[in-house]
Amino acid sequence: MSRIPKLPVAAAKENKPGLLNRRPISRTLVNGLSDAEKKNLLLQHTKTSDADRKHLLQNNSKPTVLNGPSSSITAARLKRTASAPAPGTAPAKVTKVEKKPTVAPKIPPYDYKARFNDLLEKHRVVKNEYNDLKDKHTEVSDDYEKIKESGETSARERDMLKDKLLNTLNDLRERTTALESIKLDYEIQKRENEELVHKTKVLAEVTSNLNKKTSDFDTLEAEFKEKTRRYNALLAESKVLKAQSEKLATLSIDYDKLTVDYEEAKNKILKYEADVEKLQNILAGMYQGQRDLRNTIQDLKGNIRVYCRVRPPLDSEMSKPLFNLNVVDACTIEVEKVELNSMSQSTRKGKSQHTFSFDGIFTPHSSQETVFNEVSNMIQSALDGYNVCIFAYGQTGSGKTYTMEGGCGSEQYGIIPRAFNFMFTCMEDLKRMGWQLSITASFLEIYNEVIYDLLNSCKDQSNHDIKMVNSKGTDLYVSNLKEEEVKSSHDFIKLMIFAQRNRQTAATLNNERSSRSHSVTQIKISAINEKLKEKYTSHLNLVDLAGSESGKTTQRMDETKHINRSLSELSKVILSLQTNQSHIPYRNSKLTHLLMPSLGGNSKTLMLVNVNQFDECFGETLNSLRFATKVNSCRTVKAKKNLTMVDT
Ligand SMILES: Nc1ncnc2c1ncn2[C@@H]1O[C@H](COP(=O)(O)OP(=O)(O)OP(=O)(O)O)[C@@H](O)[C@H]1O
Repeated sequence: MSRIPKLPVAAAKENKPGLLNRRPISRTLVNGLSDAEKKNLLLQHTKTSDADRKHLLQNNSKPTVLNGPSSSITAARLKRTASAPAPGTAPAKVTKVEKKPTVAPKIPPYDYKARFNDLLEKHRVVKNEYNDLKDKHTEVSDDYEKIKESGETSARERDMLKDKLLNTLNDLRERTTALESIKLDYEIQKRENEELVHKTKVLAEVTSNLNKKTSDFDTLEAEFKEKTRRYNALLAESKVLKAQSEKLATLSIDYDKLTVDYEEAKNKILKYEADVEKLQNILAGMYQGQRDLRNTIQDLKGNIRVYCRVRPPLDSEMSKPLFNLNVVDACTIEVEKVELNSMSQSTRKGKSQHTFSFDGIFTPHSSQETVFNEVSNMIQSALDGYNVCIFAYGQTGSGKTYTMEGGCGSEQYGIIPRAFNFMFTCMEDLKRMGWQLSITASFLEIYNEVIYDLLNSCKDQSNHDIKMVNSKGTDLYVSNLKEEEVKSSHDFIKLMIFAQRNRQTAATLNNERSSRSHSVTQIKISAINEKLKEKYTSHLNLVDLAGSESGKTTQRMDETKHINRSLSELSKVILSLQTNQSHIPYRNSKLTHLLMPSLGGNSKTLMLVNVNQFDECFGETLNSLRFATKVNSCRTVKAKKNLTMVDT
């Protein structure tokens, strides 16, 4: 009988891993492994189990006794099974035994010899098989030794691996513990972080609330300050009030007395007011009467009034010889010139003496105020609703412009600016009587029979024509002429200066033009009285005529022609009016046409003839005085007021 190694038992004795000796892998140990490590360990365990199982099968299935050919077949089969390589191990070296099936002839029982031979043969076969098996056993033993050796190596490696695994597991456990600790720390920190975030949010809310409250506090503080200020002010006021109330208490006694006095005074005032109204009505009646009286006197005096004004020599003219001029009385003037012999200047040739009578004489000493006082009745008439024309006539340099416009300073003011001061003063009285007045002014110049608007600085002014306001032809206007409303004397002075400048500019362009043109200041007065239901419009023309002397140069001749023509037409108109002609030639010159409403029957005219006393001007002075006498002799029909009733 061959010795069959019992590997599992030996392995068990040696405490080597095997089927019987295998301990289950520690659950705790496995739990510490990753999934991949667990899978690998299980595979290894399974493989080892399979190898053990085969080993056991190989050892336990081997028959201990072999009987006959069936036993040898079984042994051969076992041998084949044993020699088959275990999965995962190197295949064992297998010796193939070729066996031919033999059919043994049946030996009779009596044939002992044959039977002995057969047994011998069988013995030989078995012996051979035994030898084979013995060889095989040796081989298997060798293999076993080798396998045992490799098993031991494997066991050592496994132990090492086990140790390693244990170490790894320990390490893993430590790391897991550390990880758990880290996780715990992380959780704590996470929780702390969340708390921190929450606290930050809360802090932001608190900060926002704090800001709002700070702002509210600021507002409240400002309000508090303001209220404190007001309180202090009120406190001060209350102190004052307290003092005043104390005074008031004293005063209230006086007040009671005063109330009685007041009632008495009130009754008196009411009485006075009634008296004032009565007086105002009387005054209005008197004003009306005075107005009527004034105009009646003027009518009686005549509606063409002529005054003569003698200009004093200027400082620069003191050396000039003068003719004799005697003011006989307030209305008479006497001019006298001694004619000297041309051969001998010391002998007298003859005497030229002339006496002229006018409505008034203004001597060289008469002031601007004196002149205006005499003229102011005419301005008053214009305010009363009459058409009025005041013109200054005389040779160049005789003082026409000075009389009409005046010089610098209010004392030197001439008729035109004074007329405005006067009108605005009278307007106050008229307002009290219920009259509302509006005044417009325009300034024009007639030069060489062309009309120029002095309120318009434009050079081309050929578009001004004299036109009729209505079909009756009693009222005229100049087309495209600028009219400015005047609300005060100051307004008017500004306008007048503007017009004077425009006239001077034209005069500079055309030498001495101002002396050779007629300057007309047109004033329109519109008045309405709602109480009396009356209204009127009147015109006041203030004219500074061109110098009346004859010209000496060609240009002057041309101008003189126009001037003489217009002045002669003026003279003709006045003469026609004097002789009550049916046709008055107003339209023959721009000047007479323009002055038609002021010269005609329904108007008042005042002429100021200005003269020089210079010897050299004697002839021109005589001409002027003769012309003025002619005008003075005119007696126009009674002037009529332009009064109409207000449409209700
Ligand atoms: N009554 C007067 N008192 C003082 N100075 C006067 C008087 N009249 C005129 N003059 C002065 O005499 C000068 C000539 O007067 P003004 O220019 O008024 O004459 P005019 O007749 O208007 O001349 P022109 O026809 O050239 O306009 C001016 O310097 C003016 O100031």
